[in-house]
Amino acid sequence: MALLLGCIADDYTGASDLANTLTRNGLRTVQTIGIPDASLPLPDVDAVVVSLKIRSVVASEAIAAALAAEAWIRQRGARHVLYKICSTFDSTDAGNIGPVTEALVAAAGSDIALVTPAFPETGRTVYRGHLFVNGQPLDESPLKDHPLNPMHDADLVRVLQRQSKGGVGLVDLETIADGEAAIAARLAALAAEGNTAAIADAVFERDLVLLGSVAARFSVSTGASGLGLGLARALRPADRASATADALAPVGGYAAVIAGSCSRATLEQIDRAERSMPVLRLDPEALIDGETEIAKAIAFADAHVADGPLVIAASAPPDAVAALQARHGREASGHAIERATSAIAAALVERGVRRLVVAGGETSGAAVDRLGIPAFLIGPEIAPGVPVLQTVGDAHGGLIMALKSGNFGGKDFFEQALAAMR
Ligand SMILES: Nc1ncnc2c1ncn2[C@@H]1O[C@H](COP(=O)(O)OP(=O)(O)OP(=O)(O)O)[C@@H](O)[C@H]1O
Ligand SMILES: O=C(O)[C@@H](O)C(=O)CO
Repeated sequence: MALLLGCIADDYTGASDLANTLTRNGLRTVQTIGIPDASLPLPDVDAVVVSLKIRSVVASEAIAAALAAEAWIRQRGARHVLYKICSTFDSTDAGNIGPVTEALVAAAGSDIALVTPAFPETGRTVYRGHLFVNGQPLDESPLKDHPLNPMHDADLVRVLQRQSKGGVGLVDLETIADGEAAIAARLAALAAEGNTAAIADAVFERDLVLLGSVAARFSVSTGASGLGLGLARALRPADRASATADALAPVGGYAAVIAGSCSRATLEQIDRAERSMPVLRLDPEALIDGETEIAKAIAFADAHVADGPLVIAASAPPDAVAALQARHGREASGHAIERATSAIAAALVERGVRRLVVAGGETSGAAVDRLGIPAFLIGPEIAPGVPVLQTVGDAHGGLIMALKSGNFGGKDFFEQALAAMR
């Protein structure tokens, strides 16, 4: 069957967040890691989320990967492609939200894309083009200290303009309140003025429902799960007003959490987990230096994993992250730690871990690649934006995983996730 919606996600946790939203809003969805091999047995679905790892790579590489995914998706009949970005607009002046959006718009022969990272369920709202995270302007929120993409400007029209060749306009909340025809007219006017993107305000779910209906008439849009909700409502078959994810077959085995996110939410979750399970806090400097710290993590797992879930974390607070980056460079330290956390994830699976939570987008991407997982089925939601996942076609006999975006989940997220993963 032709796809009703094709999505390209700029990281793997964001992809599972979107796949969760699409599933809960009536589209049967599968998450693939990259463009799937033709031999991979995928279920019959309405939507595919192709997960890429292009949030923090050079723009030309991100564009090439996104265009390849777009071509694959269009061959499967999808008339609309959603480029899934982070609800906190993680990017730099070099990209990649602007360059990828413009490349997708051009590839589709379209003229403009509606862009909104709003996701009210997780506290992300956009008003007058300014992004608020749990009520705080983006540049005053914990995202100002993000290890890879520190966000210092809440005005998304300005942020996206710095990354774009064409103009960037605004569809404001008043226009959205006037309904679909007003939104469509505003987009047409912005396109006629030479804009290639339009940031759309959205504060409530109803705004995203209207935006989704209008966006679905175009070939490409860019946004977070909130826009996914709007598109799913617009595109789902009439008899599927709501849907719940399928229950996933239990896998048993040991359980563990690997954390590489340094977000405030993840740091609080690690603190909280200390009350109920063994937690190893790795020494980031030693992780960069070599194998000894990885061996320490594996010895820790050997000592505890048979007794119940455990947590292994590289995560550190902003001052410690800044100090490490000053010594080793931002990208070099991030990548070295991702290599280490993914090696630890692989060692845990070799030791019989079958239920694995990974916290952090880049951290999850590195771990999923290292484990060679080609795709995920979407299970029940653990917390907004985080579903239980079941691997498809991997060499480990099937794993149950959760890929937690750094900022998602309440303080007891790890306990909650492990209870939901059987
Ligand atoms: N102690 C540390 N010092 C410096 N960098 C670290 C440390 N621990 C982890 N990192 C790096 O910080 C980055 C965290 O990014 P990641 O995407 O995993 O988390 P996040 O940004 O909080 O999550 P998301 O992208 O889902 O919002 C990774 O590159 C990770 O390797
Ligand atoms: O949209 C979000 O906030 C998440 O899905 C994500 O992409 C964080 O990496």
